[in-house]
Amino acid sequence: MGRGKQVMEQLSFFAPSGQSAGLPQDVLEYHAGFIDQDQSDLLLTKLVQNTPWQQRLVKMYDREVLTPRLTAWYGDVAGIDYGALGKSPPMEWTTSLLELKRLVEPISGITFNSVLLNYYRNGNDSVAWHSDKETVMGSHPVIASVSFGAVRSFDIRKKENHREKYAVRLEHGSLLVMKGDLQAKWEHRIAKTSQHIGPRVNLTFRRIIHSSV
Ligand SMILES: O=C(O)CCC(=O)C(=O)O
Ligand SMILES: [Fe+2]
Repeated sequence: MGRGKQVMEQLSFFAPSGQSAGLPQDVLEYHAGFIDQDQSDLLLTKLVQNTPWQQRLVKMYDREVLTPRLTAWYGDVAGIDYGALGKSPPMEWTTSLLELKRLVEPISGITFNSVLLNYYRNGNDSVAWHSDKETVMGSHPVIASVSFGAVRSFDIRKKENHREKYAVRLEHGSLLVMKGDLQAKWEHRIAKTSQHIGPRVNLTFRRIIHSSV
């Protein structure tokens, strides 16, 4: 085993290739090759270059730290009181993002009103264990996650038993639908990796629930 591989296995407890056996189908649906290779290559380049990426500050206990990745947020601007949700309004949909939204909606079974973009510049960028906010999306949201670029491991673990864990390798052009109990009962993350990998862009389409404004 090469040294790089050994280090990698210390960072992520899953094998670097292949999906975990017995992945819980009631909370995750994986579709490889959802967007074809040429289109995926094009979208990766376009999204990296044309998105006004930001590195946000988040509160960690009593400190403020920069997120270890870049983000951008797009969505419906009319009809949602973002102030009441404690958020600033998203950017207006672009043509490419609306096209992707139209593709993922039928397979997800719902209409989305926003998308969060994450840009992982290299293996050192990551997102820590979390589940996505229940308050603004309901406790059992459906989230459609499209990935372009470097393959990263999407790890999940049960909140009540961290030893119950699985991983999905999110490939270029893939779609992962998160549903059911995933946000209520599980946490997920993208771990850092010491492998020399290129950039990855991930888009999570969401439906923000809002009371009438
Ligand atoms: O990059 C990913 O695949 C996951 C991103 C994520 O969990 C999030 O934005 O909430
Ligand atoms: Fe998430």
